[in-house]
Amino acid sequence: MLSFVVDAKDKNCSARAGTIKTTHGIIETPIFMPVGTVGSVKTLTPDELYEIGATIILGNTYHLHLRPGDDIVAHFGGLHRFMNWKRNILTDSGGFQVFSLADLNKITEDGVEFKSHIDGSKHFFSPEISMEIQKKLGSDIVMAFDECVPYPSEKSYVAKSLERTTRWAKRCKEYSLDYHQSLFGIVQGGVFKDLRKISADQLIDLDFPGYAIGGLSVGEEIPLMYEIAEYTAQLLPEEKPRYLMGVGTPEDILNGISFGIDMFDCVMPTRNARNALLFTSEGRLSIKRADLAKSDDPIDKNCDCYTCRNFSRGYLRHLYKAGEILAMRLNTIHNLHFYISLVKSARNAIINGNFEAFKNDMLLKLNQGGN
Ligand SMILES: CO[C@@H]1O[C@H](CNc2nc3cc4c(=O)[nH]c(N)nc4cc3[nH]2)[C@H]2OC(C)(C)O[C@@H]12
Ligand SMILES: [Zn+2]
Repeated sequence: MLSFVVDAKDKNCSARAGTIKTTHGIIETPIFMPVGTVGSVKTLTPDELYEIGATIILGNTYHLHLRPGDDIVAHFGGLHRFMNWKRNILTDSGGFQVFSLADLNKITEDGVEFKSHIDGSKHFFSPEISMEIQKKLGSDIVMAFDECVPYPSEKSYVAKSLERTTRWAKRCKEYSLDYHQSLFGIVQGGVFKDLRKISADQLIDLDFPGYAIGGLSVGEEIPLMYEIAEYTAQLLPEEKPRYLMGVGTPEDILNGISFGIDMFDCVMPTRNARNALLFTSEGRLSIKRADLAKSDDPIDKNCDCYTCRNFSRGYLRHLYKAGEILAMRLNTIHNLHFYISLVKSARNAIINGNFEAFKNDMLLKLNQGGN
């Protein structure tokens, strides 16, 4: 079972610092969760993730069900044992992936028929099946099975879909999960504030230990994502964790924290690292730039990650150009360390009462081209 306390609140905005406790340890919020879709945060070992300070990672019901199969993971005693990860795991419910990756057959009240994006085999997910898979995976935080409506969608469809997502959330809650696990409801409602209010109120009535804001970071314009994320976050209980799914850039996360959001996940730091796009305290850096060939500087002189303490930009550029796997590993260590340090610094700023100044200073630095 999960507990959450708010440790400090900012006076000028909704930012707060909190502590989540589960049977796999403490999570200090605001937190960034590295994405480990199929049971691995791409290119890194668990020890490297501990070293950069990761306290919770993401796994995915859809992907692990298709490969290697949740029965195989259960055979090894669950995902923690299977991947030898001793801290927290949050698993997404498969809802989003079925709609974004699989060949969708049909959605009914009972659930969703789909074809695997790997081999075209037919599968069926229902709220109960998603809960059973996440129970077998043994994750600490389980997400309700929902429909993430695409953007843009007709308001009439979004309204009908959120009602079904609430009925699915109720079915998830009625399913008997392992007592180590906690189930989060996922607010839908597209980009319509009145529908977001309906969805949030219905899920609050079902009383979950935490709430996610779904249906965003699906192609909508950033200002619209901010408007809906901020509005929805304020609808959710102050004493429960709030998780904005799939977000985002460092700027998105700083703004999300100011809206009162506690948890974030995004493929960006890991995916960009593999494409030589690095985040630094002086803006973004493409490490493949020719002018870096003889640079003896670290990626970021203000960073104390393993990569920045040991390797030059010139060497990292060479590794990338040579197609060395080490390039992806060292870049990933840096980008994830950057994200995790950013939210840790945000937490400290909230506790010290200077989050607004911290945020504004970081937003300026993140967007300068000084590399
Ligand atoms: C910037 O990264 C791209 O954008 C997607 C992240 N955006 C996102 N929004 C989400 C919404 C939901 C939801 O409503 N419900 C459930 N259960 N899970 C969700 C997961 C989500 N992730 C990444 O997903 C792809 C791979 C399509 O591109 C990435
Ligand atoms: Zn670094």
